Amino acid sequence: METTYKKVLIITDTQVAPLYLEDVKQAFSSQVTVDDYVVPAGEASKSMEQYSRLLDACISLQLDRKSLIIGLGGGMVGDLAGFVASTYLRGIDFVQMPTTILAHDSSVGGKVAINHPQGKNLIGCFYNPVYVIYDTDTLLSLPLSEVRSGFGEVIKHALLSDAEWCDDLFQVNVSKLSPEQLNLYLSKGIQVKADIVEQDEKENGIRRHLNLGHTLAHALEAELGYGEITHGEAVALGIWFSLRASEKHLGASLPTEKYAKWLIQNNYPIHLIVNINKNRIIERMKWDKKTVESQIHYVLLEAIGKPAVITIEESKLDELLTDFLKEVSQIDERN
Ligand SMILES: O=C(O)C(=O)C[C@@H](O)[C@H](O)[C@H](O)COP(=O)(O)O
Repeated sequence: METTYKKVLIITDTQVAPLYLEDVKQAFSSQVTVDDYVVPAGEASKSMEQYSRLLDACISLQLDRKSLIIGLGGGMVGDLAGFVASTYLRGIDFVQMPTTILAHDSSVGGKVAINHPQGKNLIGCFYNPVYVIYDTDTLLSLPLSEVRSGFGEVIKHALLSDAEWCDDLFQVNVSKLSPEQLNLYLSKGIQVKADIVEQDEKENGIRRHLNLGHTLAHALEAELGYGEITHGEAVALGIWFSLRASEKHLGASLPTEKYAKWLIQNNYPIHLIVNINKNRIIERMKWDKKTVESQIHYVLLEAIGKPAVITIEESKLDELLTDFLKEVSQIDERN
């Protein structure tokens, strides 16, 4: 990379650092001072404490407005590093180097954030990286839970756009993906996301569709404890609920049974939601960023490729969630 940056801080995590940190450092000429900061892997690092330590590091390294921050890793690292870059000195340049499937989603569109115990991504902003460097060879080193996680967002992009693609994805065994298949799905997903973000960068309208499955997912992540379920696995479960809710609330005709079968065949952790406290989940859902004047706005599907943001009364949500959790626990018992 040709650059005028004199100082670079690479932010990465304990899982990614042993694999790729040295390679990235070696890519810079000796004219550039390159430092690194390694945070513990896992969503729990997207915290106020870690953010504050990173700002201390920026200050002690005397990064200035001509310095660069690189986020090397998955969605957690990208969100955290991006949020540091967006606020330090009111914003310095930032490059994302994603190493996960999930990051095909999180590195597009400029959302950066940290979590609050009350809810996911509650402290954040829109801040675009100057580059995204996505080397898909890094995906070959992913553990299966991360592949499942990334696929939660791939399926979301398919449901938002294309019934044929959904049918194709429902045949996929995530443990046996070829690099060609993966590259194809990622470029399709990036295209869906980029098309939406280009029309509505600041999420005043159709960008809210990209939150399909996320209202429940974010509540689950906060309720179970950040890192106890991967983001994309939570999204995959959240999508299941959105499909059922779309059928019951909108009368939509959707491939919910096929989807649920696919989740089970691919070992998505449905057991994690069997004994979840429904009332606390609903309380957490109210902290969703789509909530306006205490009204929960939910992304549902009228059909595949036809999302809509619908206001759902709390009593209705309670009913839908009760039925859904009953269905999940019956399926979990049978498996
Ligand atoms: O980019 C968006 O917009 C999305 O909603 C994509 C989500 O997949 C992504 O996880 C996003 O970070 C969640 O956004 P949030 O605003 O609900 O925190």
